[in-house]
Amino acid sequence: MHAVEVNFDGLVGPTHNYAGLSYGNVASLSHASSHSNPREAVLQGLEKMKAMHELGLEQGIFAPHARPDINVLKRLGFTGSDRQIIEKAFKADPILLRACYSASAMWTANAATVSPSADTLDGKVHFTAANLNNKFHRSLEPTTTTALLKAMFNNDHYFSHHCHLPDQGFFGDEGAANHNRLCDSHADTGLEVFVFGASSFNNALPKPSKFPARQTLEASQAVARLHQLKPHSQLFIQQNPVVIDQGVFHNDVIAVANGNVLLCHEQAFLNQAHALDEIKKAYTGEKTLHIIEVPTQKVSITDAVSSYLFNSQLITLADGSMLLVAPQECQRNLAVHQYIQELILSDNPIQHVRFFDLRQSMQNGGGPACLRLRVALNANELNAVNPAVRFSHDKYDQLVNWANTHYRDSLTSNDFADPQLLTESYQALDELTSLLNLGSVYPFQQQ
Ligand SMILES: N=C(N)NCCC[C@H](NC(=O)CCC(=O)O)C(=O)O
Repeated sequence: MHAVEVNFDGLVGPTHNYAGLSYGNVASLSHASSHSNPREAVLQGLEKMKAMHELGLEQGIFAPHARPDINVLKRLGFTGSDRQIIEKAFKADPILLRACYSASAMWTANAATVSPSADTLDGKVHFTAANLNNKFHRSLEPTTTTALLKAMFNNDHYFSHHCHLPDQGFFGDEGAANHNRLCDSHADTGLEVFVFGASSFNNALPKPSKFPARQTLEASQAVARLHQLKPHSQLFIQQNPVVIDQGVFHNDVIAVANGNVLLCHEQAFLNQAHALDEIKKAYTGEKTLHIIEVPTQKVSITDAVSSYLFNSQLITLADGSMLLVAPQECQRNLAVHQYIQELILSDNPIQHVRFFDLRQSMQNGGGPACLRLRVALNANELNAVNPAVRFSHDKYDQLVNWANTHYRDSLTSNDFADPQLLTESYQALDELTSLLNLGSVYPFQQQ
C-alpha cells in the first residue's frame, strides 16, 4: 500500500522565551535573556506548515504544552493559589520559573521516536515519547506528549503507544532527533538508524568531554525493542563525541536522512568510514543509497552549527526529486550557501532548496527539522488520524486568528512575574483543544 510522510509541526506555545537553559546548545546559551516574540514565533512556524501544504505534502499540527507547569512548581515546594505560586517562584528562583514556562515542546523532533508499520513485526505504527531527561525544562514534556499523541493517533488497531523510558540519565532519550530512517519509499521496510551520543554501560566507548551526550545507546536499544523492529530494520551507530563538544547536541544538527539519501557532515559519526559501511551493508532497499558527506573544508563545524544546514528538512516531492527546506541562516552564510548551490546542481536526488525565516525558534537552537515529527503512514493509517490535527487552509486561517488573539509580541524577564500570563496562556490552549479536537489533554483541564 502507498504511504506518505506526514510532518507534524510543533505549534509554538504562547510563552516562548529565551532562558539559556540548554547547556551544550550554542544558540540557547548565546540568546539567554534576549526578549522573545511568541506571536512572531508561532506565525513563522505556521508559514512553514502552509508552504509544505501548498507543495502538496501532508502536514500535521502538534499542539503546545500547558505552561507554566504549575504541578512541578508544587512538587518543588511552592504553595498557595496559582498566582501565589508564581509570585513566590519568581522571587525565589526566576530561572526555575522560566524553565517551567519554557515552550520547548515546539521542537517535536524531540517529542518521540516513531516507527512506521512497514518496519515493525506487529504491523502497527509505534510511538515512544522521549524522556528528555538531560534538561530539567525538557523533562517536563513526556507525559503531555504521550497524551497528545494518543489524542492524535487514537486507534489501537493501527497505533501502539509506549510509556517514555525511565526518567534517568542512564536511559536519556531525545526521540526522532537521534533517529534516521532510510528506505526506497515510505511504504517499504526501512533501515532505522539510531544515533547515540554515549553508552551508559560500556565505558570502552568514548564520550564527549565538555558538553553532555543526551542520547544513550541503552535508550535507543530499548526503543527498538519496544517498537518490535524487524531484526534487519535496526542499526545503532555512535555520534562523533568531538562534534558534540562543538555544539552538535543532537544528531539532527549534523545529519539528515530521507528516503534513499543521507546528507551528513564528514565528522558526523565516530569512525565515520566504518559507520557508513555498516549503513550501506544494512540497507536492504533496491534503489541506490546516496550518502552525501559534506567536507569540513567546505562547511566547518562552526558554520554547520550556526547555519543549521543539516537541520534542514529533506522532503520528497511528487516527481521523486528532493527539496531541502533550510533556515534562512543558510542563505546568509556564504560558505553554506555556496555549498547548497553546488549540492543541488550535482548528481543526486536533492534538486531544490527553499529558505524559511524561523529566527524565533533558531535563536533557541531549533531549526526546520527540529520543529517537525515525521510519521510515515499508509492510506488506512492516515485515515485513522484525528482529522482536526491535519493542516488545511481553513485550519491555517483559524490558527493565525487564534494566535493573533492570544499571543503577546514581546516577553522579557519581568513578564514572568505577572500571573496574567498564565491566565492568557491557559485560555489560548483551552480554545486550541477545541480547534484541534484533542479533548482535555492538559492537566489544568482535568482539575
Ligand atoms: N535539534 C532538535 N531536534 N531540537 C532542538 C531543541 C532545542 C532546545 N532548546 C532549548 O530548550 C532552549 C530553551 C531555552 O534556553 O530557553 C534544546 O536544547 O533541547
